[in-house]
Amino acid sequence: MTVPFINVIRGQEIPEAPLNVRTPVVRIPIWMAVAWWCLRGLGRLVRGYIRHWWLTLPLTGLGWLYLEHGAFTLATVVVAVALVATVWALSHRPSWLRLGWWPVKARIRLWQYRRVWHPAMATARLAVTWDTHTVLPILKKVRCGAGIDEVTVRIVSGQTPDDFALASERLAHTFGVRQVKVTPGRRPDTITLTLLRGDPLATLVEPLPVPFVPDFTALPLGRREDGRPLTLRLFGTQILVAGATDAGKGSVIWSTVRAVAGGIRAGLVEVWAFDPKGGMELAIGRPLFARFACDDYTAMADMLEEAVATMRRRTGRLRGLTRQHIPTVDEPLILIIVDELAALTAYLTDRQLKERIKNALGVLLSQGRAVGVHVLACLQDPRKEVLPFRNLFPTRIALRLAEDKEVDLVLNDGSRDRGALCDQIPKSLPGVAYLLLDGDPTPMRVRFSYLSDADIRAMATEYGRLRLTEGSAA
Ligand SMILES: Nc1ncnc2c1ncn2[C@@H]1O[C@H](COP(=O)(O)OP(=O)(O)OP(=O)(O)O)[C@@H](O)[C@H]1O
Repeated sequence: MTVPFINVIRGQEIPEAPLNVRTPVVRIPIWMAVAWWCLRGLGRLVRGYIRHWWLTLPLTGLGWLYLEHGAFTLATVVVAVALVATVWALSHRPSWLRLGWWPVKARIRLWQYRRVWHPAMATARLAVTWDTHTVLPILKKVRCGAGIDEVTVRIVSGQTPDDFALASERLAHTFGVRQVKVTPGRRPDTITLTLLRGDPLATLVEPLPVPFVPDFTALPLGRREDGRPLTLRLFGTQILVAGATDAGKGSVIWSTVRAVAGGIRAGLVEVWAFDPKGGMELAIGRPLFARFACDDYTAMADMLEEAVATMRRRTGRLRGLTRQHIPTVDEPLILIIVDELAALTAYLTDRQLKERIKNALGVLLSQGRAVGVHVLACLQDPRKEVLPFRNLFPTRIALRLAEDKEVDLVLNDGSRDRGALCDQIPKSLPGVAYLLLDGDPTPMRVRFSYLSDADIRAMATEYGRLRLTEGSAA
């Protein structure tokens, strides 16, 4: 049923303007209106001048130079500044970027984002309408880095960082960037939008410098997608690496060995290497390893049980004294590297041997990290039946995977929805992976540094405790 807007009585004429509203008119002289417009315009100019001081002050300086000293002096100063900037950029690029170029770029970007901020927030449905008001999140600050912009935003009351995370794809398209990541800001009412423009992971990551004494809370392993160095904490953790064939599991192993190589030479670190695929991956770095097994599964079970015995001795000694073992030459950190975990826990046909290995691994993974016995295990097939130990690995790294379902099996449940697209990593980017850093639920895309066979040989010669004599370890 339709209800008439007003009660219409047949035959009655409705006046065209039933309510006659008239705005009161106040007459002011024209000079007063012109003065008001001028004052307002001047106020805006001053505000703009102060707000964009980074542009207006240099322009004022240049203008003053031109007026006081003429065009020649102005050109000389401009050329001199350009020359100094070029020399600085060429001689020390990092400081030039940090102190010179990125702050200038951040100013320009802040201005660019401000221009489109209102429509961007409205179309991404991040503008909050309450009563008759519409309130926008406030764009506070922009910081630029290599291929990224970090935008600090004050959110509106009632909004959460998750509201922005849900709109991140819309924001990426709106701002014309590859991806937008959302993290909580320093204050509870702010968030940081990281806008990823280029891809710093598209190029190979060269081997990183070897720390003289490794910092086991931040081992340098590669590069993050925000252009920062990728560092990983080894203390207090066990590491699982999953990746399809040729995904680059080797680069995770060798980056880690390189990061602790200084400790190997000093005797603070012992690497025990297990290469069940016949030594194809790890044998090349043999002098770096205190223990090495590649064919003999009985020897592998013995080695793991020996690690358990060492672990138990340390636990007995350290109980009540400390909660974290500090590596020394007498009691080094033991890093057990397994190139293919499934070969030990799933594919092995000798059931008795398999049980021994599984039991020893279970004990090491659950109790070893506090007493300096750590495991870095690689896996090709992350299906559940192959991976009974997943939850014993606090740090999990997912390289390229064959199927989308495998992502949540390796990382936490829901990781793929939060952006860990491991199944979409192209084959042309080996060594690219996703991992969860420092308890942040948003997966970080990273690339591990790549060591060629020559790099590994050189590292083994320089840092290995076993010296190579005519090709074999002595
Ligand atoms: N971080 C990296 N950067 C660039 N190239 C890499 C990187 N890691 C590996 N590669 C290239 O990819 C190839 C395969 O790498 P790798 O052998 O480490 O893979 P994998 O996952 O161990 O494979 P598999 O499961 O067969 O042992 C290497 O030959 C190397 O050329």
